[in-house]
Amino acid sequence: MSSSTASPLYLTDEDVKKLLQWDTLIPVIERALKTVSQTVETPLVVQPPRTIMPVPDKNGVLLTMPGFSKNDDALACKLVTSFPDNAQKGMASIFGTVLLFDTNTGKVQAIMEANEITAWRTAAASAVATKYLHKGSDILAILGSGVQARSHINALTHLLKFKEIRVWNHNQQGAEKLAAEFHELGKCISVCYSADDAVKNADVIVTATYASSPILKRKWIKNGVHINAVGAGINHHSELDKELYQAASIYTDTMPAAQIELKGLADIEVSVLGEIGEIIQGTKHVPRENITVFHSLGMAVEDVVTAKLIYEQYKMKN
Ligand SMILES: NC(=O)C1=CN([C@@H]2O[C@H](COP(=O)(O)OP(=O)(O)OC[C@H]3O[C@@H](n4cnc5c(N)ncnc54)[C@H](O)[C@@H]3O)[C@@H](O)[C@H]2O)C=CC1
Ligand SMILES: O=C(O)C1=NCCCC1
Repeated sequence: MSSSTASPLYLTDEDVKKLLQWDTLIPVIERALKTVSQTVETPLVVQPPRTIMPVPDKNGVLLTMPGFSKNDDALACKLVTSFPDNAQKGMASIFGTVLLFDTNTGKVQAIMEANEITAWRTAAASAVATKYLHKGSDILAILGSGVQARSHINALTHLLKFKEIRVWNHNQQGAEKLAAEFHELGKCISVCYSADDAVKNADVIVTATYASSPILKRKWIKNGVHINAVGAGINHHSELDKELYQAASIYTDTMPAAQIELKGLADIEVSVLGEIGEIIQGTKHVPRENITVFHSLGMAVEDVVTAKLIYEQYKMKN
């Protein structure tokens, strides 16, 4: 069959999982984060603001995330839904699909389930931010026990050798289940019965929940801690308290999106200082004693470069 009539490749989450590895993904995500922040005449990354469409009466949203990366010669679009009430049905809350296009013809090359892609690329971005912003690596605290909590433990422990890993979840069973899962893999994770206990003296904290009011407070944490704030409850800034926001140096993945999705921070007189790509480039620096927050919103280009990597890996192996 000629390539103009060939059907697109279809990869399930299981297929995707077999093709992803932290060693290859993290550098690809690091380059994407850095490139987003480069100011050059011809943009190396194109990613218009994503649409976030609330689904009437359903407590769910549908996001459309198109993007292009020149360095990777990759064009893709992710469609992703977030339905937090799925937890009550025993289902995942995020479902995504990525379409990867041929950059010369616009033809769809591959359709990929994107639940694993979303889990891995988000955690890889936090791992990169942590690499640049963490000061210690004795204690990792995870707030939340869902898909992102799991992938963040995997990515962060791939990067750093923590002495202690703690998990807290608003529903204790979730935390116990996650800890048991890692226990089976030979990784020791302690379950904490309060968020306060989980984050005491922690060096790196991840918040990955649907909390609509703060689950992490300034008064519980030490100076110099690095936080990856991943969750999007009622908005993207509902997990941390006002005092923490006001004390921290906050960086995000992409400023144009932050101006929209984090605009509520202006109400508490908090500004996002810049993009993690600027820290990677070395054009911005943070004093060591500062509390740092990587405010992860999630960017199309992360999906684009991950899908391209998966496609290349698939072609190499088949
Ligand atoms: N920044 C990014 O790029 C991405 C962010 N997300 C966000 O990360 C968060 C976690 O996503 P997943 O792990 O895929 O979801 P999940 O459904 O697998 O896990 C959600 C977690 O939040 C907890 N939770 C639910 N309601 C809560 C509440 N009211 N208070 C405190 N905890 C609550 C659940 O018990 C569970 O531990 C979500 O807010 C999601 O929108 C997801 C994907 C990408
Ligand atoms: O970037 C993503 O993908 C998502 N971000 C916010 C929540 C839904 C998925």
